[in-house]
Amino acid sequence: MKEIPLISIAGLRSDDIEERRKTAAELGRACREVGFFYAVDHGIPQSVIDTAFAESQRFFALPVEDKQALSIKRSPHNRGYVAMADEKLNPESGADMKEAFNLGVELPEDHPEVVAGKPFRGVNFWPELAGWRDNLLAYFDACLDLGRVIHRGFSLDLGVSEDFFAQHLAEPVVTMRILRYPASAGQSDRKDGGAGAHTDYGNLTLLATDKVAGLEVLTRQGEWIDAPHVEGAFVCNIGDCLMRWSNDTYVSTPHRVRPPEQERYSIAYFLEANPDSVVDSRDICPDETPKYAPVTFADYLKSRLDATYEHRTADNS
Ligand SMILES: O=C(O)CCC(=O)C(=O)O
Ligand SMILES: [Fe+2]
Repeated sequence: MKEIPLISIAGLRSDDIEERRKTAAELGRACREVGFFYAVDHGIPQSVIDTAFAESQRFFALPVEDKQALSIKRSPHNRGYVAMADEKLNPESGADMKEAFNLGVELPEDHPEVVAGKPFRGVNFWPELAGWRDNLLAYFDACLDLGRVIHRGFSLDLGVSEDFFAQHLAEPVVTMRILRYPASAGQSDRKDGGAGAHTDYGNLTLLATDKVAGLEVLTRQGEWIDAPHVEGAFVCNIGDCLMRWSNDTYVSTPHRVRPPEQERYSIAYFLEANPDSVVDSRDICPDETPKYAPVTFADYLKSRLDATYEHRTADNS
């Protein structure tokens, strides 16, 4: 398989187990052979997606001081605004020419886990834009449902009980990022100038793109190919956590974003796992020698984020 396959997700919502198995097998093949697939017939109304993009534009158009007031540097929980060039998805490469805003699961300030300072259980930061929070949360919730459905497909394909991941996604860590890449107008020749080549950290990424090209995916044959915008589809890929959990049955795939010709917006939804879930490949592949030590999801994610952001380890004041 050299291209990114298009998979109709509707089969996973069918009452007919054979339909679900058929779709699961398509997903499994994509996750083994490419690590990426386009999800169509996903059930999320286009209006919810369009509204999220419109709200994203509204946010990034704010004065930089307003965005910096919500800086991720003020959040121990990976929420808030990441300014232009403040992130290196590939630490060996230069800074990413993009800005981002991260949201997680919405919890009240007095939630016991927030009060206790549990990792990744913080509050979200919200800009003062009327309607913004509700519109973003509508998109967030729709993606959570879709991500859980796709995990049922992974379970069927991997030969564990169909609800294996349900327990691990009951109170998951989620990172949803709205992203903006400025137009490069041919000024940068770095092929990974928008986002350095990387694999994603979690289980599953659902990416919505606008029509501007930029995303590239490294095939197993070592060739960078375009992952163009497909109308009505999410670009999906599996992350390193699912690779580890499945003892490398599924393989995460490097990807990067080249500096776009025109300003480009995308929304990445990283569905991860409950912070306390133990990622242990023996639960999925009991007959194989584990390639990785079991780890809680929170410890695993912390180690990955510390390597990405200087502010997390340099000075926590
Ligand atoms: O914006 C994109 O197209 C991809 C972003 C991405 O790969 C990421 O944020 O992990
Ligand atoms: Fe990514």
